[in-house]
Amino acid sequence: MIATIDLGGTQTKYGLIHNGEIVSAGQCEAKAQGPIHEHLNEVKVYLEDMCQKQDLKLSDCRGLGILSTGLVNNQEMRVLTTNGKYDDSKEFDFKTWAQDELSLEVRIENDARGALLGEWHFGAAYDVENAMMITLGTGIGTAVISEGRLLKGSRYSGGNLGGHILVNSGGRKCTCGAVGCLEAEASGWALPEIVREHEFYQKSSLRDEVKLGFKELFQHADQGDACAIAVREHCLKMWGEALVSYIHLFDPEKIVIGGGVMHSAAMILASFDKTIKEMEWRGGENVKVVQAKHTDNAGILGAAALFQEHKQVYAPLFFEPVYKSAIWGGSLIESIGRQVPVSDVPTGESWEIVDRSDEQSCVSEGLYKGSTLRQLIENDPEGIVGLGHQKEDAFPLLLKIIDAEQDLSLQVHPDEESCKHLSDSEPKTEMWYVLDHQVDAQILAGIKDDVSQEEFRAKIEDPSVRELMHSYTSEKGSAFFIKATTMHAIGGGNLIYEIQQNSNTTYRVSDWGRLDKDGQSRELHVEQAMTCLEYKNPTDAIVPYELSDCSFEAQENDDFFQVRQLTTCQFFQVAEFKLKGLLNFNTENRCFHTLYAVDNDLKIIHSGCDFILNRGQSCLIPARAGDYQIESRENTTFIHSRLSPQQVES
Ligand SMILES: O=P(O)(O)OC[C@H]1O[C@@H](O)[C@@H](O)[C@@H](O)[C@@H]1O
Repeated sequence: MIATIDLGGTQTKYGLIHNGEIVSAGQCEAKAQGPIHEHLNEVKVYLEDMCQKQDLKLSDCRGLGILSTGLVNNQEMRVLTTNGKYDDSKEFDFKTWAQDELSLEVRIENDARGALLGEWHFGAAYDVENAMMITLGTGIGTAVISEGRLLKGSRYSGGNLGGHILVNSGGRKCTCGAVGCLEAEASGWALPEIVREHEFYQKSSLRDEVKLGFKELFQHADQGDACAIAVREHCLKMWGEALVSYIHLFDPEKIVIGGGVMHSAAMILASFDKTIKEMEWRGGENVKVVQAKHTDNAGILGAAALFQEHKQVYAPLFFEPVYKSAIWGGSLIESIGRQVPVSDVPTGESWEIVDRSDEQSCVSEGLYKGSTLRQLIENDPEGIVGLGHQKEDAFPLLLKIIDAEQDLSLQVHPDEESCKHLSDSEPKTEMWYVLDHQVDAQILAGIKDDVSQEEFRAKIEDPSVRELMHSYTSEKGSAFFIKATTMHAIGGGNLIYEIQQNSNTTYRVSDWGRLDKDGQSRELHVEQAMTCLEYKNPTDAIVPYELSDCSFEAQENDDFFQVRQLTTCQFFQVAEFKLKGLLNFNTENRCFHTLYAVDNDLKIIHSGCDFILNRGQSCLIPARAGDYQIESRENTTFIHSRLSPQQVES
């Protein structure tokens, strides 16, 4: 839990933030003309009350994040300029105060930077590394994140003084001493004077307003008042032109606009878009101007983010599928909305999550777009994979969709023990979940009990060898656990989700006499297969699962969920969930989770942000994601996998 205070010109906001979520928030009058310590002591009491309601002491918090107006030295935790607000705060020692009065570590930053951090970690700028924030309010605050870092500059003013760029030479006098600054031309404090000095003011309906803010200005302009329309146009022009300069200076991907004026967001954003298209050097190509997500609370969220060393990096990860051709492949996968590459040999597999030396999943969206899973793991092995994971070790699972139009080979995979006797082999226990199938599609798994080793070997080259195998008719949602060393084949007409150890070792004993388009047969590996084959694998090496294994829990209204544990082997735990409503999950910072949405889209909520997992899509929840929720309006089935507890502990 982190306590936060966002000191404003008129209102101070404060709150308790946990994992990017607001646990409690409040606000009080800022009293910015008075001494800073009196105000902080007052807010301290409110925070203590808040903590008490959470059964906490304020000193139990991880720290206190403070945002202040003016420039801030965030190394020494000092306010450098005040501009008429809490004038004594330049001399105030925030660090000692927080230590003595609250027994807390304090971190302090400028308020616009704080708001940008809030939007970057948890809001509208979440998905970019080059972002700018502009708060259009009483004053105009700006802040910049460039290549993933807050721009600070040599005197802590980098990117912070965008309210004081010159937009109108010979224009109005600013509080900073210059003339024609953006703040002097189009800010809340300057507005009353601008309006009153306007040539149409005497006939304006704005004369009836006691308070003259942007809200009133926009309202009167909407009602057709000529003075309000003219001043609004002036402000939009000044802001828009300033944006063009910011884009030229900082080259952001996203500009987030916050502040009171965003009550009229649609028309403001449209106007900015137009100005940027007209005036920016490259016509605003790839620059998005968006409204702040946390209109009221970006500051307290950002103040908490001062305690995060990195941007919230543990959001769900979505990857580009890696498609693999296979002689037995088909087009069933198109039924789940996939467009597979066109080639001579059909697509047989989509590798959904893979970290192998010859194949990598690549992040498809968000902050890490374009990074490979390997790069993410090398940067942060425990954060992505889980406790004890070493950066040189591969991601332990490989997740695939298998699109079998024809039968796959009859085959076996080695276990750890047999790998010791085989060169270049990796152990592979796997499990399958049937997503879809054609009529009478079959799964062959395990050699029948009364078949002798000799009999099996003698028939290997004959397609009738299938009669020596246990066979199961596929059903949607049926699942098969295939322990390494078990003879098996996926029959034609199956679309399967596969969770397996990260391995690519398959020993084929028969490919059913099949030839490719050049008349070639695929390589068989009978000797290796015989080295690892377990003739009499017990049936729990296969296990088709029954729906009766479900646990069921009704929730409020007609929400419900149902969970079916599909596999709990030493390598992975896989469960099928059926959900309507909201369900909480937690990685406990120990081990990643993976998700696959079977029949509908799902919403994943993490750190105050929403992510959509489309039907037929997989994602990886990093180990350090902590709490997350899955929400579904329709009754939706999804597959949830993780490592087994033994594997995390070992
Ligand atoms: O050797 P083929 O027939 O291409 O089958 C190979 C495939 O077998 C399946 O049972 C799974 O183990 C897949 O992960 C594997 O890629």
